[in-house]
Amino acid sequence: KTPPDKLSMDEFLVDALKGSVILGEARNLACLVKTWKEDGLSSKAKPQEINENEGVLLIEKLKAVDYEYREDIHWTKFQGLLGTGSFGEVYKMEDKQTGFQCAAKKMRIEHFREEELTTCTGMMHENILPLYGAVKEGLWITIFMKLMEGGSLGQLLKQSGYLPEDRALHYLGQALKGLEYLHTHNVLHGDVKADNIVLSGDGNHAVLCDFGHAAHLHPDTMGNYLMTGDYVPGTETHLAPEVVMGKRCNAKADVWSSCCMMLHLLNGCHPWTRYYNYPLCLKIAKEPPPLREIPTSCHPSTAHVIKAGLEKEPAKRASAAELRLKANRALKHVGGLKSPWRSEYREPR
Ligand SMILES: CN1C=C[C@@](O)(C#Cc2ccnc(-n3nc(C(N)=O)c4cc(F)ccc43)c2)C1=O
Repeated sequence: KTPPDKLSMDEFLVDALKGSVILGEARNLACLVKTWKEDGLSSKAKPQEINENEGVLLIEKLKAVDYEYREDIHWTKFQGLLGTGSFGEVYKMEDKQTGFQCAAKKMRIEHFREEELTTCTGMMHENILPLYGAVKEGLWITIFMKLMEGGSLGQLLKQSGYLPEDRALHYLGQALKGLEYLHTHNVLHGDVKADNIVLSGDGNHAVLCDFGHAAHLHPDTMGNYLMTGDYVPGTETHLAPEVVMGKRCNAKADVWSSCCMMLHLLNGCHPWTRYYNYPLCLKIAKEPPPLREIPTSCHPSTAHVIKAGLEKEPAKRASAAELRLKANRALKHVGGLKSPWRSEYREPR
């Protein structure tokens, strides 16, 4: 055990945090989560850790009591799932002391990737889901986040069949704003899709969520990231060609996925699936981009957005910032956001 005077500040903080739940800052949480994977692997050996409770809460409305924050004692889940994220279930929860309600994603420690938290701690943007904290209780990790009453875009799509062009462009533009922010901070989201966009109560404000596939991009290697090690690929129909070919990839992989999501919003079905059977990886690598899936009814500017985001060559593909400008221009060309957010069901195309 390193003597305290030899620890770095972060290691010192983690040493102090172990075994407690405190109200703290994003960087405290980022340090602590790095120890959870090791605990997950080794805790089978140490039964006393089975009931250990530690973590960092980032807002005052979530109140630890005597350095503990335990399910059913200090907070409680509402019945029924809000949704399922990568390797976890998402519930509405309530703090028993303050009555504050938010969303909570609960998962086994074996499925926890530290990047889910290290990539979103400290992220503050109107199109990124705010993180409220995370605690470990035995072999379970619970991540707290802002509750979005409008549910997910994936759920809206299931209820609507497919979305009108103006609404699809509106959500694509907001997702691209969130991606632009993440990419500026050298973070790859890794699983951009309708299920990972959640909506405000009026359906007009969309935020990106689920950092379970996220990765830190290292600017020195031109931000190119090798999807290896514990990387878990995102949704197959939305994977970029460079990802399915196991090449080094960068933020442009999220841009490709955002346009696969756009096709899903406009058609009501995932790209590739109407023309090919699984596994799709070989088709995504070999075939031209799925531009034939752009509805013929779309405005030329909308088709231009999707073409710019579905360039197979990452270097030729538009960046999130460039594509956002194109999406906003296309939204103007189709007359702006006019369609209501919930409307009669449209049979998928
Ligand atoms: C900041 N942060 C922390 C954890 C995180 O990686 C996640 C997630 C995730 C995954 C899938 N689904 C939802 N999800 N969240 C809500 C909500 N907040 O209200 C929600 C509501 C639904 F109706 C369906 C799924 C939902 C949230 C992340 O991004």
